[in-house]
Parts: sequence; structure tokens; C-alpha cells
Amino acid sequence: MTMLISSALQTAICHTAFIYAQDRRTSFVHKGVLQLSARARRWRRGENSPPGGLLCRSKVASHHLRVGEFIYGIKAGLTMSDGEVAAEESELYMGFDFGTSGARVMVIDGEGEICADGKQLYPAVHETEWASMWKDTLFTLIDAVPAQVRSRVVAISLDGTSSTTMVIDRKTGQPVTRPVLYNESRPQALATVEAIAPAKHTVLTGTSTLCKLVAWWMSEGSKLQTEVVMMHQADWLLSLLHGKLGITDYNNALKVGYDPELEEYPAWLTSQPYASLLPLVKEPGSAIGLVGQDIASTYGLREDCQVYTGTTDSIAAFLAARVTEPGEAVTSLGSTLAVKLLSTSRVDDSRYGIYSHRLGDKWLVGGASNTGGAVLRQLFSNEQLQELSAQIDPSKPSPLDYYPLPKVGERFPEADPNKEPRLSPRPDSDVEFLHGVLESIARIEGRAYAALDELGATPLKAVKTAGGGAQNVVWQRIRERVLGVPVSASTQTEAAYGAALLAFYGCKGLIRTSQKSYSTAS
Ligand SMILES: Nc1ncnc2c1ncn2[C@@H]1O[C@H](COP(=O)(O)OP(=O)(O)O)[C@@H](O)[C@H]1O
Ligand SMILES: O=C(CO)[C@H](O)[C@H](O)COP(=O)(O)O
Repeated sequence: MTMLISSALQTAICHTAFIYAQDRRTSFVHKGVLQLSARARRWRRGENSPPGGLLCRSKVASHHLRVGEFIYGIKAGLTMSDGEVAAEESELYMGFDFGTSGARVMVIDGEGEICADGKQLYPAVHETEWASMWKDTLFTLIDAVPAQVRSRVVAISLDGTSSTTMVIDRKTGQPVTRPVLYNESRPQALATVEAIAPAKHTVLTGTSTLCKLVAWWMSEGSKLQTEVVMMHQADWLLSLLHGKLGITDYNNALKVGYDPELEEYPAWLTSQPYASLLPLVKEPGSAIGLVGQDIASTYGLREDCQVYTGTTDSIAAFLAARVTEPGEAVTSLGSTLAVKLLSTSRVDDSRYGIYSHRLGDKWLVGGASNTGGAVLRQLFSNEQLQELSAQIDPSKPSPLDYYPLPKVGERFPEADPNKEPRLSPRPDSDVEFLHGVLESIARIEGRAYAALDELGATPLKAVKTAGGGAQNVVWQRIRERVLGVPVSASTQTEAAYGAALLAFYGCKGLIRTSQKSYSTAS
């Protein structure tokens, strides 16, 4: 079964963004800078107004950030008078993306039109504050979506970074230890995990969720008296909305060892002493429960607003790209380089950091390299990337051979925790240096797709690009030359759009491929 995507979803004609004036009394938590979409900046400068509608300026006070004003592009069909929005009761769908450097919210309607869009970079907080910062970011973004939009949301979903692992007190719902992030490794647990898991299994890497759970269990968990449950970043954030702990999706659960084909945890895992910590697994986009009444009333959400299981950020980016043909792929060029190829065959080989996520009755084969935007951010500002990229001739290969990494360690297409970054020799010309970096990242992407092909995945025929790197057209041309297939930017590059689509699909029952996962959580 492929994703059933209503034809109306093929178009998105309206873009809305809200503008925040950052509260200068920023607390240590909210140093986040809220970014404007390019279109909102154009509206701001009066260069063009939203299609078919008026600009509505309203004040939306937020207890975290003073929201200077909200520019609400009104899609055709809504009329405005005196700053009020006509109460057209079309249903809206809200998606959140909690990526590596920031979080984003997008609200769409049943035709794929974006009716609200906002982003907040994560403020620099101590690791013990990560969970509370994510929680504050979630409610700040909800709070900043205008009441007229919030009141029409009927479904919410959310994506987070894969294998970002949390251990939660079942009584309080709060973390009993700090989250362990997607790119952190717990090699001390590898021998224990290797002793129980099958060869080449996805969990056989230090960055797997299972290694993080076992490392915690070995160090303190086995002595804990409190009843706890293991959750992922996406699950825990969603639980803040619906109030049920220990419910996840089979994309987030893959790296703790869940088998999405059998739709169960394997016996080699359920026989472990920590098996009781494993969350209940449902299909992505499955109904979990209604938004809590207190939250619905505080944020003006509908009492019948339903929360749906989420997914990981790179899968949400894949959903946003609306790829439906096997052989088509999405490369997410965010802080990392995550590759997802739609394949009719499943491929898993931890030696190369390759694993398959389930998507309906097909597979998203790929992995995530530590190369990508994080190392670019260390070397260049976004403005430099634009200026220098424009001076590169993408038709000419760079003679420079780097392995760009932000720090020691690589996950895919080599699973090598000791892989050293290689960024020398550095030429005098920054243009040549950037050319070498972009070309070297493209070569890693090429090796990644070649590895999938060698292991039997559906042959690659086209690549769409998501994430911050998708905007770089010169880089697309370099990648096209290196990969040997057409490369383009996804129409929608934001994972938050994919999370909103997941809420829509879940609400409309468009991804029902498993009876097991559709019983509402107890
Ligand atoms: N013009 C550009 N060319 C290539 N990369 C870019 C460009 N502009 C921004 N980026 C990169 O995009 C990354 C941010 O992308 P994003 O998808 O928001 O990341 P994430 O969600 O993983 O934090 C940054 O690391 C930045 O280096
Ligand atoms: O690198 C990441 C951080 O953005 C991705 O979340 C992750 O590693 C990709 O994993 P998955 O394939 O399970 O979505």
C-alpha cells in the first residue's frame, strides 16, 4: 500500500508566518530566535500580500515570548473584517518538528495549504534542562499560533530526532535522567547488546536506543525503585498533550529493537530484565487520545482535538516530500545527512549503519550520516554559504577530498565511532574550500546510495532534498553530477509539514495498514 494522498494535497497556496519580537528579558531558556519564513519577510516589507486575502495584524501575547504581531495570510474563502477572521469551520491539522537545532510548527488544512508556520531555535541550556526546554518550546509554539487557527485544529502529530532516548517516571511523567540525544553513543553497552541481538541488527551500534537503554540500566536502572518507562523525544512531547505515558510509533521504536514487520518486540528483547520499560508501539498516525482538557482550555484547542502517534524527523521530511514511487528517495540535508529510499525490499546491515523503516507496505531504506549541516555551520554562516556557493561552478569536480564531520564518529555509510573528520588541506580560496566540502558531502551521499543498491534495495532513480541544505541549488547540481540521477528540492522541505500530513492522514484513516495498531491506547 502506498500513501493515499488526496489530490488536493498536491497544492499549497497560502503561507502564513507569525512574527515575534523577542522579549529582551529573555530568560535562560528562551534565547531562541524565532525565524521568519521568507514570504513573511516579503509581506513585512510590503513586497506582496498573501494570495486572495488580507493581512490581519493581531496581538498574540505569549507568556514565554512577547509576540510582536502576527501576520496571518488569509487563504481564499476566508473574509476579514476589523481584524476578525470569519469563522469558516474547515478542519486544520497541526504538526511539530523537533529537529537537532530547533523546533517548528506548521498548521495545514485538508488541501495542504499552510495556515500557520513558525520556528524557534533551541536556546543554549544545560543538558539537564533539555527536556524542560523542549516542553517550553512546544507550548510556546502552540501559544503563538493565533487563536483563530488553534480553535480549528482537529489533529496533532509530532516528529523528533531518532533514538533520542528518555526514561520517564510513570507516576510523575517527568524524566528520571537527562535525555540521551540521537547522535550520542553508549559503546559500553554494545557487548551486552551484541550478546542478545541477531547479527547486523539495527541495534548493534552505540547510538542505538537499545544501547542507551541498556547503558542506563547497567549504571542505575536496575537499582531504581521507581516505576519507569522508556520513551523517545517525540513520544514524550506528545504525552504532554494527551497525558498517556509509554506510547510510541514503530519508526521511533525501530532502534530499540521493535520489529515493524512482525509488529512486535522480538523474544530476544522481551526476555530481558528491562523489558517492562519498553513502550507500547502503534503505527505512525495512530490515534492515542484527546488533548487534555486543561490544555484544550488553556490554549483554545477543540475538546475533540485528537493526538496521533508521530515519527522521526527524517521520515517526516520524507512524508513532506510526498514521494510515492519505489526508487525515489529523500535526502534530508539538515544538521545531519539522512537518506531515505522508498524500496519494495527491506535492507538492514548495522555494519554500514543501514536499516529499514516501515512505511505502510513498503520500506524506507537508509541511514543517517553525521556529515551535513552541523559541520557546515562550524565553517560558514548561512549568508557565506549563499554568497560562496554562487561562485562555484557545479559542473567542475573539486580536487579536494574531505570527510566533513562536526566531531569524531560516523554512523552511515560507515558505522565507525572513531572516524576522524578530514578537512585539510584548506585552500586560500573560501570558494574552493566550500566547493570541496559540498562535493565531499555529495560523495558521502553517493556512497550511501551505492551501499543500499549493493545490498538489494530498489535501484535509485531520483532524489528529492529536504532540510536547510535543500535551498542550495548549486549543491543540487553538484549532487546530481555525483549521484548520476535527477536531484531537486522537495516542494515542502520542512519535516513539520510532514508531521502535519501525518496528523491529517491519521485523522482521515489514510494509513491503515495494520489492525494491531489501531486500538486506542488503554
Ligand atoms: N545555503 C545553504 N547551503 C547549504 N546548507 C545550508 C544553507 N543554509 C543553511 N544550511 C544548513 O542547513 C542546516 C539547518 O538545516 P535544518 O534542516 O534546519 O537542520 P536541523 O533541523 O537538522 O537542525 C544548517 O546546519 C546550515 O548549515
Ligand atoms: O540524524 C538525525 C537527527 O536529525 C535523525 O533523527 C536520525 O538519525 C535519522 O534517523 P531515522 O532514519 O531513524 O529517522
